[in-house]
Amino acid sequence: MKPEFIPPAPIMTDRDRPFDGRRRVVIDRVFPEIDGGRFPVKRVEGERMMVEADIFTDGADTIVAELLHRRKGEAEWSAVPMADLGNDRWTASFVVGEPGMYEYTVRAWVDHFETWRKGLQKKLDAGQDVALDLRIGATLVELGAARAADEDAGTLHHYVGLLSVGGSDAAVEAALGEELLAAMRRAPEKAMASLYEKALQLQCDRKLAGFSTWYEFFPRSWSEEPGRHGTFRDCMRLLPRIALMGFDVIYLPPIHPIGLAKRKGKNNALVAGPEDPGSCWAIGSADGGHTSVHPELGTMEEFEAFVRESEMHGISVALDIAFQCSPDHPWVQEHPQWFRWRPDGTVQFAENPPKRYEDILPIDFESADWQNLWIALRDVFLFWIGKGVTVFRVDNPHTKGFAFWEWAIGSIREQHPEAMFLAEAFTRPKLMARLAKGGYTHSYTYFTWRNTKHDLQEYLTELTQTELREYMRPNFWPNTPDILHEELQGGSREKFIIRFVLAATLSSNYGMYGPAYELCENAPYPGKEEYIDSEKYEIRQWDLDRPGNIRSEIAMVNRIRHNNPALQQTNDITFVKIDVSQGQEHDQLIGYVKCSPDGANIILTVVTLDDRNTRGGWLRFPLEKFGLPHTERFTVEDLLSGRTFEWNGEWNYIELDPHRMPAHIFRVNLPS
Ligand SMILES: O=P(O)(O)O[C@H]1O[C@H](CO)[C@@H](O[C@H]2O[C@H](CO)[C@@H](O)[C@H](O)[C@H]2O)[C@H](O)[C@H]1O
Repeated sequence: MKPEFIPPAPIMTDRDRPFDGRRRVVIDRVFPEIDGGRFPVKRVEGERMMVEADIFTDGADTIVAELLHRRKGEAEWSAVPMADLGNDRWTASFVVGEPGMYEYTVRAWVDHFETWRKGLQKKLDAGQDVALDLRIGATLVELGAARAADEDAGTLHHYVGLLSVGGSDAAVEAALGEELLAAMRRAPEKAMASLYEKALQLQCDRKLAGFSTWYEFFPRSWSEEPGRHGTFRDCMRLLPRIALMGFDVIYLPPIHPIGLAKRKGKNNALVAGPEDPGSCWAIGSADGGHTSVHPELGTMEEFEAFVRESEMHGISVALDIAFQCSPDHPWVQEHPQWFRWRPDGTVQFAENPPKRYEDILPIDFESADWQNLWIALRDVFLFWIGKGVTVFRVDNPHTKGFAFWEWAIGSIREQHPEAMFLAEAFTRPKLMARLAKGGYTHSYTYFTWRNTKHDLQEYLTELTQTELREYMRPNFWPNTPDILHEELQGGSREKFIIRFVLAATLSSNYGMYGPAYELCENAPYPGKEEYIDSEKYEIRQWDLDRPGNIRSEIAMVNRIRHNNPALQQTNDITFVKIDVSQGQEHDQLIGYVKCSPDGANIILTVVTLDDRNTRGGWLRFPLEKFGLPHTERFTVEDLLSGRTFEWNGEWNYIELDPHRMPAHIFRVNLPS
């Protein structure tokens, strides 16, 4: 079988039907629609999908519009009546079902009966003669009877008789009665309905895609005997601890055999010592490639047992899939055509400029054998899905073909709509966006580098208030094994809590490189944004109970996230005004309100960006957002300290001492 890349085609549209000039309704500016319908919007199961469109016709005829939706592949549409918002803008919504692909579009038509009925009422109000109008109405009802089901057909024929008589009071009463209207609505005249010119697509992901809490660690470091390589069995003992802290995804860096050729040593040294385990991203050795496990971690059966044990703790295991090869990878011998050979018989090592990955060979996505290559790569995911893994973090996807990802993710999700893919693409915005459009469930972001109040507000506004919100799900990470941001280099415990609280409350999906973050590891490799003595190149021993750890703070905030639906979504966020004094914006205190979709849960988070000094300011709570007067009295309960405050009107004083707790997470109790 060869992969054939067929871009998704519109299925049922006015473009595909013979032109009929009697279809008079115009359907325009349907929202959401990504790139003219080329890419799907994303929602999670159980989420409400709102759709809007401009819908109008010439003249003043009455229009009926409906939103159509169905699971991809189904023959029948479900229809939801659309409501007129005014100014010819219409809306409707539906709740998305199980994970998979869906389609939606809009249909609308002129309702001649309702147009006639309204006209009749107006003429009666103006005292005009309506005898002829009633006979016209009889004709419309007769047409309705021909369309109607048996039971309604009888009723409608009865009305035809009443209306045909002309201008009696009984005929007028019958014409305007609810029974006739209801029966006519059950027999709509859709023959000349306009269909929006495209069937748009919706990718529905499992609930975990909307709200998830990730913990990354290197299995190599978890043996109980110093110096011995950690195994999957060793890692089992971490599970209760990680679950208790409130994480539901464990992300493991690559678990495959590690090459010997060009193996890296401690601190990214180009030559490894005899005991150095090498970078786990240097995939492949005589022990196998992307579908094998590194023998020092254990057997495949032990890995599967680890996945099962994790599930028992409510945790999904995410695997790192990095499409690159150590020179020792079996594919280098078996499929040399998948690599770009230079005249001297070598392959240029991989790079993500300015980073150099001297121990790996990139795969050539322009290989003449690209179809077999695509299948082999796609099958790596399918292999691990067969082992119980459905969540993947994909390494540097922006250095592989976009068409490949769209095809591979689409093809995997056809069989496994529960599969999730996190794009590790710290790259240019348009490339990140394109990966998300192509099916990636989650995207790493620039959060790590957004540190000031202004930058955070601007970035969140871009992610949540532009079209990006429709297809790109941010996943916020304050650190990764590759990134110890300069804010955290030598950073205080308070600073670590600040960045963590921001990640966990700004985004419903967040993660951390766990052991290093819990322990506030802050020592960089000199002159780099990297950790010194990184686990990427060596086995570490972690004492997770070390004084100064922030485990209890992490557990508390995760518990708050778990108990408050407002924090389980990202896009409904409103930044609040905080002033030092009247009219002077505070640059160290940042605050934002989030609401649950049903509006019942309101969370106001306030974080100080100053990890040293106590900061106070006047916060304006946006009561108008909730339809309340600016003088309203209400209470806020700080879920971190347990204290409740009475607030009197929209402006209230707040103060944060970072040494006690650099944040408030208030549950806001407004009068109903
Ligand atoms: O390029 P990124 O900064 O996005 O980092 C990701 O990909 C890197 C290449 O896979 C990976 O780098 C690590 O593995 C390399 C291959 O073994 C090695 O040469 C690098 O020194 C090492 O940092 C990085 O960890 C990953 O997150």
